[in-house]
Amino acid sequence: MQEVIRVENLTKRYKDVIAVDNVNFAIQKGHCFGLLGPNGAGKTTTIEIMEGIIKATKGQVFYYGKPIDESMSQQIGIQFQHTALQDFLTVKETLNLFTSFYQHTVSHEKLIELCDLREFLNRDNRLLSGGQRQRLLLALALINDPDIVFLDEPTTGLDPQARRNFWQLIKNIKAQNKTVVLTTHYMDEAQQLCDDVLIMDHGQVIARGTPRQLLNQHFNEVFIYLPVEQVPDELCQQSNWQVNEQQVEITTSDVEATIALLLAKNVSLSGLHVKSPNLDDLFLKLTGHSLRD
Ligand SMILES: Nc1ncnc2c1ncn2[C@@H]1O[C@H](COP(=O)(O)OP(=O)(O)OP(=O)(O)O)[C@@H](O)[C@H]1O
Repeated sequence: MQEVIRVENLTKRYKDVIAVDNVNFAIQKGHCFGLLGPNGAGKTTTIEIMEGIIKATKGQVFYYGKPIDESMSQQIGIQFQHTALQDFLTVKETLNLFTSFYQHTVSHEKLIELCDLREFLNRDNRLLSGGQRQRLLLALALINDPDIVFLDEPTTGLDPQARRNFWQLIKNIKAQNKTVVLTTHYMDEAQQLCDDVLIMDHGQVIARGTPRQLLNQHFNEVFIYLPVEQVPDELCQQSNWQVNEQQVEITTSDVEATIALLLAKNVSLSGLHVKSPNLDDLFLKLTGHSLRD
């Protein structure tokens, strides 16, 4: 597998804040690479250094083995924030405008198809819904046919249906053998899309691997949930039983033994459900606080 990007000893310091603290990783061609972490973890700073937008205090980024330089801007795709969209221009006119910025571009027809823009091509940018705007911004990031696309929190603020639609677009882009670098604080998004993830907190890498590897490495338990009113207090005293709002959460590596205990104590199993740990649970385990704190 070919390495597209290598980040070595990356550090970014702002006066009294170390936004990125000696971070190292590599990204393989065709992968969706997820930079995950809570607000202020250092994701945007890392991605902006990789895009060549800001300079590192220390360390280097290599693109196909060479240190990044200005020529890279013609070869990569960056999904900008919606403030990059000009008022009073239609979607079609916006595509024309951005096409003029690059030497090599893909056909609009292909972009319209890939990003599903046809139904609002003649609409003013100001009238687009959140999901439509993100689709247009994605098309603009692909206009120069980049082989690596950077998406910084692309689905923040979208409703669940628009998020899912956007995920499908990212899968379509990956199917074209493009590499996607994605920052997100939605762990379900990372689990759906990413081949490889790097979890950051306070500027440092706290975990790195495929979502499956990370979960296998850190958990051999599942969670069992039961409505709290069904469970006698004496059972809730055990260390791996926790009362959260209306539910009792039992962390166990032996589902059968736990169910047998519940049945032996005549606890009703109605409403019981079992959940495997996800990346949110991993983050909580690694840092002691949840992602949305
Ligand atoms: N220009 C700047 N000047 C000073 N401090 C900054 C600057 N940019 C970022 N920081 C600080 O660096 C740290 C990392 O910020 P960064 O935006 O990279 O985090 P993030 O993980 O992308 O967070 P979010 O999800 O909120 O965008 C934060 O403490 C932030 O306040």
